[in-house]
Amino acid sequence: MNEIGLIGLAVMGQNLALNIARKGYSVSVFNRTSEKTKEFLEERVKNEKIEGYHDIKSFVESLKKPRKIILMVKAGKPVDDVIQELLPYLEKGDLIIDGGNSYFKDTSRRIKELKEKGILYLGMGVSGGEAGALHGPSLMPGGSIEAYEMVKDVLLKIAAQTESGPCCTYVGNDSAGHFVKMVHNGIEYAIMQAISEVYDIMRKILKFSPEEIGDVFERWNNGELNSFLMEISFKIMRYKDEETGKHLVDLILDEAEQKGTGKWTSQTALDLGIPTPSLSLAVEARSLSFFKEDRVKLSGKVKKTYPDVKLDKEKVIKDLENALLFSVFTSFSQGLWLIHEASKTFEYNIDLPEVLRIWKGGCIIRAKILDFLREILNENKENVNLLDSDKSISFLMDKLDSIRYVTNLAKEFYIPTLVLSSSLDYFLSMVEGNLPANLIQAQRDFFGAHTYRRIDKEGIFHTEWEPID
Ligand SMILES: NC(=O)C1=CN([C@@H]2O[C@H](COP(=O)(O)OP(=O)(O)OC[C@H]3O[C@@H](n4cnc5c(N)ncnc54)[C@H](OP(=O)(O)O)[C@@H]3O)[C@@H](O)[C@H]2O)C=CC1
Ligand SMILES: O=C(CO)[C@H](O)[C@H](O)COP(=O)(O)O
Repeated sequence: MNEIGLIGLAVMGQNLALNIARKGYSVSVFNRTSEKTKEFLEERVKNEKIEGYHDIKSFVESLKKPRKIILMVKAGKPVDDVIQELLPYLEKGDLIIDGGNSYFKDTSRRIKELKEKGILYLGMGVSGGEAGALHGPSLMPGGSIEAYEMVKDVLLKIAAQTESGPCCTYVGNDSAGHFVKMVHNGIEYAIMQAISEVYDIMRKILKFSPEEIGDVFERWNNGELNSFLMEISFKIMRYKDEETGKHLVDLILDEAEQKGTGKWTSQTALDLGIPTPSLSLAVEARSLSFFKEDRVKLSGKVKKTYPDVKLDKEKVIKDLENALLFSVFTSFSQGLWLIHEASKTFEYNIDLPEVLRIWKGGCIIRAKILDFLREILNENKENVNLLDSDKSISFLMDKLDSIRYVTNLAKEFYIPTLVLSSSLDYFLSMVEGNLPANLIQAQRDFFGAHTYRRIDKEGIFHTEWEPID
């Protein structure tokens, strides 16, 4: 009898199964396409106690009761399909853990449906890609605490380990785990886009080669910007295509794909009324990139006259580093604010500093700055977007001139900077006591009698701006 079951042997499932087995647990695995199970056992399993099964019934029967089954299958309908296949063989008290990038509302529904059948369910965000899954991911489990207790020991052991503890915690009730993973991905999109914008400025304005950009990224990675995304970016810059000998990054088509988590983050932020412009514009940037044919056609129609300026390259690089730090900080600020609001609305009961702690290792958005963000939040847990602190303001004000300069420079060279600019605008909006929303209210009242409030007296007002007859 094996201790853990795992279904779905693609990139994540294979590596997670190996990770679990290497921590001393016996694992049963199953994959819809049997051939993959065979290949996995033959090619990757060495001394680990992993057994493959080719039908669901014998897979379930191979597990100790109460059964603990991790799903690492494609998000969406496949998760429901697998649950339906499992149900005839499960018993009350068994536990299913969905480790995929499931939409949090699907997870809430599944928790409810399975609870009625006596089956426990955890929605667990997993971050770290294939290397993380193998060597220690960041795990974000949510659902009932009773379900978490059943697998807590395993999860704490397989998660990435840092000086602040294992990168796994009980995130909260219901779909809290998948909600936090969704926002993690929203932040991931924003940071990836901000790095790409900085790269664009270096290659198009400073005329740096990928090799030179790699050197700058590596230098940054040794400082405040130290992070997984910075590290992979400098490695990408140096990577040569075996076939052509050219830098591979220059040969990759500039159409960024997306599987949905970033879009869901923005949609949810709009639903909850929390401003996340940098996260949303990162999604927009990916969508814009997809119109390659139109972009190429239109680029031939626009005459671009570039300014004749002599730039101090070292200064520009420093400004770019500051701009990126500014954008990373504000992206986390927006994401945390959204998690806080969701925690209130959906009664998740999420501990934000704990979320920052479990993002410190294993995951795609792990970064040195997380310690600083956690310090700010620990000083005042009500400061959910991190902005209401002298430390934050001084950190951002230090970099304000840089991000202003960089975004202006980019515009002079016709370079879009959706995330960098929106990070700046987010901050400027948040520190502006007098926005032009008064005019919007007046316009709404003018055309739709929507009413407005005044600054000089209490109440709700409507004005007949002009006669309508
Ligand atoms: N790749 C990554 O970096 C990360 C992925 N994730 C998430 O983890 C999950 C697994 O990701 P990944 O390993 O990339 O694999 P994929 O998302 O590509 O999913 C492939 C797996 O899903 C199975 N599958 C697809 N449809 C069905 C179905 N209808 N019934 C049963 N099984 C089905 C496939 O089986 P078959 O072989 O038969 O096709 C295969 O095992 C996803 O939710 C993903 O979003 C999370 C973090 C990082
Ligand atoms: O969850 C992940 C990383 O954290 C997955 O790699 C996910 O697929 C990334 O999202 P997208 O494919 O939309 O870029």
